This record gives sequence, C-alpha cells and structure tokens, in this order.
Amino acid sequence: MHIYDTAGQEEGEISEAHARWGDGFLLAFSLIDRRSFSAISTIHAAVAAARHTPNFSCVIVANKTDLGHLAEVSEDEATELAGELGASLFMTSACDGGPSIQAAFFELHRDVVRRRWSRRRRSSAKTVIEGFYKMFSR
Ligand SMILES: Nc1nc2c(ncn2[C@@H]2O[C@H](COP(=O)(O)OP(=O)(O)OP(=O)(O)O)[C@@H](O)[C@H]2O)c(=O)[nH]1
Repeated sequence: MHIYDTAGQEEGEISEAHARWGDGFLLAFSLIDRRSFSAISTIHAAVAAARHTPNFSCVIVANKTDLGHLAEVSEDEATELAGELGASLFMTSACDGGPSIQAAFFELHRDVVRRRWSRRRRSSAKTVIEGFYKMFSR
C-alpha cells in the first residue's frame, strides 16, 4: 500500500494527477480549525471532478477530539458532512495511541478492496454474457 500525504498544500488544493492516482481518500480535518473542515467539501469536489464521479472510496477523519474545549466544529456537523459525501466518519485523536486512526485506514482499505472485487465481478459477468451471446448468435 502506498500512502501519499498532501502535506503542506494549500487547503482545498489537490492535483488532478493525485486525485486520479489514489484508490482511496482519507480526508482529514482538525476539529479546532473550521477552515480545515470547510476544505473537505472542496477537496471532495476536486477529486470527484478529476475522477468524473462522486462515487469513490473515501473516509472522513475529524481529528483532535482531545481538544474539545477548543472545538470549532461539532460532531453533528461532521456527521452531517460525512452523510452528504456518502463517507464513513472517524472521530480521532493522534494523542490516544491511534486506534481510531487505525480504524479509519482499515475501513478505507476494506472499501477499496470491496469496490475492486465488485468491479471484477461485474466485468467477468459481462464477459460470460458476451460469450453466451456470441455462441447463440452464430
Ligand atoms: N492535541 C492534538 N494535537 C495534534 C493532533 N494531531 C496532530 N496534532 C498536532 O497538530 C500539529 C499539526 O500536525 P501535522 O501532522 O503537521 O498536521 P498536517 O495537517 O499534516 O499539517 P501539514 O503538514 O501542514 O499538512 C502538530 O503540532 C501535531 O502534533 C491531535 O489529535 N491532538
């Protein structure tokens, strides 16, 4: 597995090449930074535009749950956004030893694999149907 971190890029900025290259997207924001929350929709839209579909493997990570007293974004808002984007939401903190972050990566990987198998099944079913069609149309 290759993980590409878009570290240091302007919020909301993602290159088209990266958007096409990825099989799955873990979109993370900080619960204590509303701007990072707003950037999630922008990034999701940019990936959807580059891939010509809003239907791609994606999980939303709401990080810094340990800093609740500084929160600028509520869990309800995060849940609503994840629902709108059709993605699972993970409330995480890098300070808790990382089980919630691990769970986000596992879920993303599971979804990537599930989609890959479902594409393969569709394509082999299509091949069988085309085979039958050729046999009986001779
Ligand atoms: N309290 C707390 N601090 C965190 C948490 N996650 C990251 N940090 C801190 O937040 C700061 C920024 O973390 P980074 O991992 O550099 O964030 P980033 O989004 O990758 O930043 P860029 O490299 O600019 O894209 C660092 O000081 C981290 O230690 C968290 O869950 N809780």
